[in-house]
Amino acid sequence: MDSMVFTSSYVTKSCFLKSKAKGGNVKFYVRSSIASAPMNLQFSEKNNVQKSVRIGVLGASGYTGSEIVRLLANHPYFGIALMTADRKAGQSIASVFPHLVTQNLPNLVAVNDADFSNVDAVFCCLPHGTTQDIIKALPGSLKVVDLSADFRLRDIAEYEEWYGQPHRAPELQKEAVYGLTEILRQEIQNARLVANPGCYPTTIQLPLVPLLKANLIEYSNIIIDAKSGVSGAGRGAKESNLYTEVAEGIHAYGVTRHRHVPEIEQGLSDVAGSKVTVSFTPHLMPMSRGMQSTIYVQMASGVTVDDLYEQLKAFSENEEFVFLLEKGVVPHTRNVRGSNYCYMNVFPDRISGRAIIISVIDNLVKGASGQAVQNLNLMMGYPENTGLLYQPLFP
Ligand SMILES: NC(=O)C1=CN([C@@H]2O[C@H](COP(=O)(O)OP(=O)(O)OC[C@H]3O[C@@H](n4cnc5c(N)ncnc54)[C@H](OP(=O)(O)O)[C@@H]3O)[C@@H](O)[C@H]2O)C=CC1
Ligand SMILES: CC(=O)N[C@@H](CCC(=O)OP(=O)(O)O)C(=O)O
Repeated sequence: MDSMVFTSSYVTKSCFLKSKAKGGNVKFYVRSSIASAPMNLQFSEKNNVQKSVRIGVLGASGYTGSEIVRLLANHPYFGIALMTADRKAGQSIASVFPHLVTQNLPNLVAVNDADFSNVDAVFCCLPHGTTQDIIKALPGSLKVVDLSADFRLRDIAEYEEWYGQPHRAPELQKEAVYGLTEILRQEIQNARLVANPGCYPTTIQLPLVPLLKANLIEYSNIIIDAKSGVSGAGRGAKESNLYTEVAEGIHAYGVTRHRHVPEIEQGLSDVAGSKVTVSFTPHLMPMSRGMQSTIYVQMASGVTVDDLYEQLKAFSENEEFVFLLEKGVVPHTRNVRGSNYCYMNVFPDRISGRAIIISVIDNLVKGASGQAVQNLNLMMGYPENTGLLYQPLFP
């Protein structure tokens, strides 16, 4: 096979563990078609970087789009060839986001004026609803990671009920693969269209799926108290996101009717083998980034908190981006800020038979753009951690 060997900089947590288990060295290979893709797409005069996969970022003037741009600055293969905006079309990205001035990037264009002939893959960072029509009109040869909720729910009627609008691309929905990387890795590798998960569903499914799979917790008694930074609501101006509405206080929203409920229940039901119904209440916190889910579960008969801990340990040891903290250590959102990591832990509840799980991510990275890059890495045949080994920013 015409292949490429990745050297020590890619040998990190999971491959180190796998290598140790096998007692051997680790080599990663990429598909020859990718290794020989056209070069010279994003070219920086300052650091002389040339990249081989041509990326379009649709919605680059928003929070998740600009986060993709930030992350790709250190990606060795994904170079940005196209960036779109709506109100900000025609502007330079550095005028919209001065923190991105360091990169040599094309100007923002309207989607309708975009030329996709020089693009291999797109990240679609657009509002729900808008996305369906735009993805439908893209050339079928493009790989797509969609960060919106438009293709996450398999049941179209459920989408229409929770999102309050007709689905205009049900045929594409059938093709879409749900992009919770750690759980659906094989399917994602072979996908053309990936529906990146919502941020709350990511924090919730990462600990619960391995526990439900192992029948360690009851599927009928799950209570989730979740908290998000304000960037989760996007950059668009809304009265409810004004400083005066979010500073110096917290509040719940979407009580009993948040649109992530069906997404969470779909993922958990798939592994539980029965219809899971959850109590889920999100809260808005006076912080820009970060997300925490505190999850109360009933353990199966005879199961202890140590059993849950061991199961999560086994799961996380094989995962690059999931860490179970030492027993008793409480995960904080500020521990994962700016990184693609999910940190979690499990604690005994004072009520016998119950346990409390705490899971944290950066909503813009593992909850959105980082997970999207992780998925496209797999779809393009690269190691899943490529360009994503940013360490958390603390304090
Ligand atoms: N923020 C988060 O933490 C997460 C968000 N998501 C999802 O990702 C998607 C993007 O979110 P986010 O980046 O926060 O949103 P923003 O509101 O910050 O950005 C939206 C982007 O879409 C563009 N846009 C808006 N309307 C249109 C339109 N009609 N046609 C073409 N482009 C349009 C905007 O352009 P302009 O600014 O120029 O008008 C902007 O670039 C959403 O579906 C969101 O739900 C998913 C996970 C987490
Ligand atoms: C704070 C805030 O408003 N958060 C958003 C969730 C953002 C997210 O991850 O989800 P989507 O991709 O489904 O938009 C909300 O509650 O709707």
